[in-house]
Amino acid sequence: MADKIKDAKIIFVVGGPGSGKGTQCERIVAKYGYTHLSSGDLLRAEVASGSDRGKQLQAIMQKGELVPLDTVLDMIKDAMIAKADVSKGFLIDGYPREVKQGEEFEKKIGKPCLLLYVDAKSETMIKRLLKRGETSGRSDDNEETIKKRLDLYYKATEPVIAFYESRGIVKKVDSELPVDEVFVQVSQAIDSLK
Ligand SMILES: Nc1ncnc2c1ncn2[C@@H]1O[C@H](COP(=O)(O)OP(=O)(O)O)[C@@H](O)[C@H]1O
Ligand SMILES: Nc1ncnc2c1ncn2[C@H]1C[C@H](O)[C@@H](COP(=O)(O)OP(=O)(O)O)O1
Ligand SMILES: [Mg+2]
Repeated sequence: MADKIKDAKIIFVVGGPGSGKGTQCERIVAKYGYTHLSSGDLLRAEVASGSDRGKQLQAIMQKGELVPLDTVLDMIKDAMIAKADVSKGFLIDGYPREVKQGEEFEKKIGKPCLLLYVDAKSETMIKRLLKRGETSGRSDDNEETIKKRLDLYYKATEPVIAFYESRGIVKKVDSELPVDEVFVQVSQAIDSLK
C-alpha cells in the first residue's frame, strides 16, 4: 500500500502562516504537474463536511492551535495513496509543523528529498494574512488567531527546518519578493533534484 509511494518524490513545503506556501505550490503544480496536498485544505474539507470530527477540528483551528498528529497524518497518507499511481511527486504543504510530525511521516510514509523553506518576515506575514482575511472566509485569518499561529510557528515549526538542515535537504526561498521572483528560486530548487 504505502509501497507505491516509496519511490515518489516527496517535497515538504514549510514556512510561516501567510508566507506564500499555497501560492508557490499552485505554480509548482502548473509547471511540474506534482500533486499538491495542503494539510490545512484537507482539514478544512473535513470541517466543511459538517462531521463531528470536523466540528472538533474547527474549534482547534480557530484558536490557532495544531490538530492532533494522527488526524492530520492519516489524512495526508490517505490522500497520497489515492494518487500514488498517477503522481510524479508530492508537495506536502503545511506539514510537518513540528519535528515529531516529520519523524512519524518518515516512519509511516517515506523520506522527503527536499524541504522548501518559504521565508518571510513576521510583519509581512501578518499584513498578508489580514489582507487574505478580507476575502478568505477563514475563521483563523483574524488578528488574534494570527498572533497565536505566528507564535506557534516560531516555537514548534522553525525547529523542523533546523532538523532537516542537518540532513542537507533544505532550500530556502525569499518570499519577500514578488511571486514570480520567488518562483524562480523555487524552480531552481526543484530543478536541482533531477
Ligand atoms: N511573494 C508574495 N508577494 C506578495 N503577496 C504574496 C506573496 N506570496 C503570497 N502572497 C499573498 O499572501 C497571502 C498568503 O499566501 P498563501 O499562499 O495563502 O500563504 P500560506 O499558504 O503560506 O499561508 C495570499 O493572499 C497571497 O496572495
Ligand atoms: N500539519 C498540521 N498539524 C497540525 N495542525 C495543522 C497542520 N496543518 C494545518 N493544521 C491546522 C492548524 C493550522 O493553524 C490550520 C491552518 O493551516 P494552513 O491552511 O496550513 O495555514 P497557512 O496556509 O495559513 O499556513 O490548520
Ligand atoms: Mg496555505
